[in-house]
Formats: sequence, structure tokens, C-alpha cells
Amino acid sequence: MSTPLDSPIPLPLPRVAIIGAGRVGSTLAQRIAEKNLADVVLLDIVEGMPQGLALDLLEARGLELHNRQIIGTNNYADTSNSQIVVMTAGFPRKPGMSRDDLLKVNAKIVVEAAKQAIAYSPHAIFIVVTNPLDVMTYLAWQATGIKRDRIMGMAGVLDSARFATFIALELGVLPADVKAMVLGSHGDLMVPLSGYATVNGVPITELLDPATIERLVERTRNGGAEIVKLIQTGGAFFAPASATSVMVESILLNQSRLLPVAAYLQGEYGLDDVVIGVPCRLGLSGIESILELNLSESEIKALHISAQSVRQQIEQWYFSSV
Ligand SMILES: NC(=O)C1=CN([C@@H]2O[C@H](COP(=O)(O)OP(=O)(O)OC[C@H]3O[C@@H](n4cnc5c(N)ncnc54)[C@H](O)[C@@H]3O)[C@@H](O)[C@H]2O)C=CC1
Ligand SMILES: O=C([O-])CC(=O)C(=O)O
Repeated sequence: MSTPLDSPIPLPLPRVAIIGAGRVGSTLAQRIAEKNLADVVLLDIVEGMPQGLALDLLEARGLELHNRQIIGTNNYADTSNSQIVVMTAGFPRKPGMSRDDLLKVNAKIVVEAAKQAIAYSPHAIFIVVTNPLDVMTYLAWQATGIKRDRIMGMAGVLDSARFATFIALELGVLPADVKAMVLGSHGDLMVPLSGYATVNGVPITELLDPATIERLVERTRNGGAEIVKLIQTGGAFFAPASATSVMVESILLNQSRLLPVAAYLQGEYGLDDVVIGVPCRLGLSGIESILELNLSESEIKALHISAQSVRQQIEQWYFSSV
């Protein structure tokens, strides 16, 4: 006779749907599978392409020693009951463009795709990656109608990783020893917090002079454009995929990590009805809490200027779409 212990009910494997199987989406699929975090459904409008990428990733499974399922599809029904939906569908910018130049073309794609995805995964947590990031996250939140703790944008983890990289390169220390935090919108008005950047707990203000820190801050603000200018045909995707996978991991493994995440604010930092990067705890329920740091007057001012630019973009979109 079997007991419940003899025949445990198999737990459903976590599933992550990635909408948009381009460079960021497909690299993220690889990261998630190889970190053994979840099964992955890669969806794109281009026929055959996500299926081909999924097959390619499957053929690497035995070599990479994981056993995660990877499905490529053009059909939202295949994304059903995903725990997380990551939105990477849309156009990347080309040299000379700002992220905001993508607003019109990507808004339509993201709104439509978010509506389709939520219909099949009504309990999913959404992570938006498509640019312009903060506005796309706001529009996806509206399109899905889900609570604010279940929707967020990826930008701060990437921008902070870039800031940490430039600090590590400047000082010749291990990147893993550098911790940095970048808040605000994902654009020229982002707010790198130099006072919170440390090398194993030692503030960088003790290690670098103000002019050098300002140079590294400027390089961070320009980090995406620097890569777009070099690649020419699109933007960064390795580090963006890594940054997104860190968020996915913190949610699925309930790590409750404190990460800079684009979140819908309701009064935090004196800001309301806008999406902007702030420190959040990420766990199984999505955004568990938003941490309000004791920022200096100039940092708060910079955050508000950043939020104002996001608001203007949101208004511009609604104005042009009525
Ligand atoms: N938040 C961030 O820090 C970052 C944001 N990005 C943004 O992520 C987006 C994707 O970048 P890449 O992967 O490099 O671009 P990509 O061009 O390589 O991939 C985009 C994919 O979206 C697909 N797509 C377009 N319309 C679609 C629809 N309606 N439904 C499903 N799929 C659709 C395309 O067929 C393409 O495969 C861009 O907007 C880019 O600016 C990229 C890097 C970092
Ligand atoms: O720069 C871009 O267009 C892509 C992006 O957001 C980034 O790499 O930070």
C-alpha cells in the first residue's frame, strides 16, 4: 500500500515565459535554463525563430548538464500558467537614437503582448525589459491591471552592475567586491548613488577623488549608448540578460534580495503614479517592499527630475494615442 510519502505529488516545475526571442530574450532563456531556475517558453512573432532557438538550447542541455525544458512558440497558449513573464519584445535602438525614440513603436507592441500574456498567466509576476523601460513598465501595468507588487522593470540592476564594473576597472579590484546602487529612470537622468558605492564596505569616496567618481558616473549614464555605438545593429544583451536573471532568481528562490527595480510608486520618495527605479526586496510574491533611503537633497531632486521625464513620456504616449 502506498503512503503519501511513497508517492509524493510532483510539484509543478516553475515556468518563465519570455516574450520576444531576440538577443536579450534568447540570452535570458539560456541563463535561466543553465542556472537551472525554471523551464522556459520563448515566444516571438517571427515564425520558426523561437522554435529554432529553443531546439539549439535543448541540444546544449546534455553538455551544460541541466534538464530544463525550453519551448519555442508563436502561440500565447504555450505560455499558460507561467510564474514569471519577461517582456523583451520590441525594437532596440540604433546609434544616435535615445531610448525614448522607441516609445511609439514599442508601446503598441508591449501593451498588446502584455494583454495576451496575462490572459494565459493571470497569476504571473511581470518583468519588463523593453525600452523606454520605465514608461513600458507603466503601460504594461495598466494593460494587465495587476497589482503593483507583481510588475517591475529591469534597469537598476544593470545600471548598478555597470557602475560597479567601471569602479572595479578603475581600482583594479574584483568586480564582485564592488557594490553600487543606481536609482531613477533608465536613461540620461538615472541617479547613481556614489555615497552608497563600496569596495567590500569601504566607501568609494575614500578610494577615488570626486572628479574620477564623476567620470565613472557619466560613463554609467552613457553605458547603454556606449555599447549601441560599438555594436551598431542593436544594444547590449549579455549583461541585461544577467541582470534580469538575477531578478528572476530572487523571485523564484524567494531570496528577498534588495535590488534596484523600476516600480510603480504610490507616495514613496514623494512620488506618485509613476514608475521609477528604487530599492526593492524581491521574493515569491514579487516586490515584497520598497525601501525608502535617506537620500540627500540633491539626490532627491535628481530622482524627481528623473520621474518628471518619465511622466512626460507617459503623457506624450496618451496624448498621441487618443
Ligand atoms: N531595460 C534594459 O536595461 C534593457 C532594455 N533593452 C531593450 O529590450 C528590447 C529588446 O532588445 P533586443 O533583444 O536587443 O532586441 P531584438 O531586436 O534582438 O529582439 C526583439 C524581439 O522582439 C520581437 N518582437 C517584436 N514585436 C513582437 C511582438 N509583437 N510579439 C512578440 N515578439 C515581438 C522581435 O521579433 C525580436 O525577435 C529593446 O527594446 C531594447 O531596447 C535591451 C537591453 C537592456
Ligand atoms: O542602451 C540600450 O538601448 C539598451 C539598454 O537599455 C541598455 O543597454 O542599457
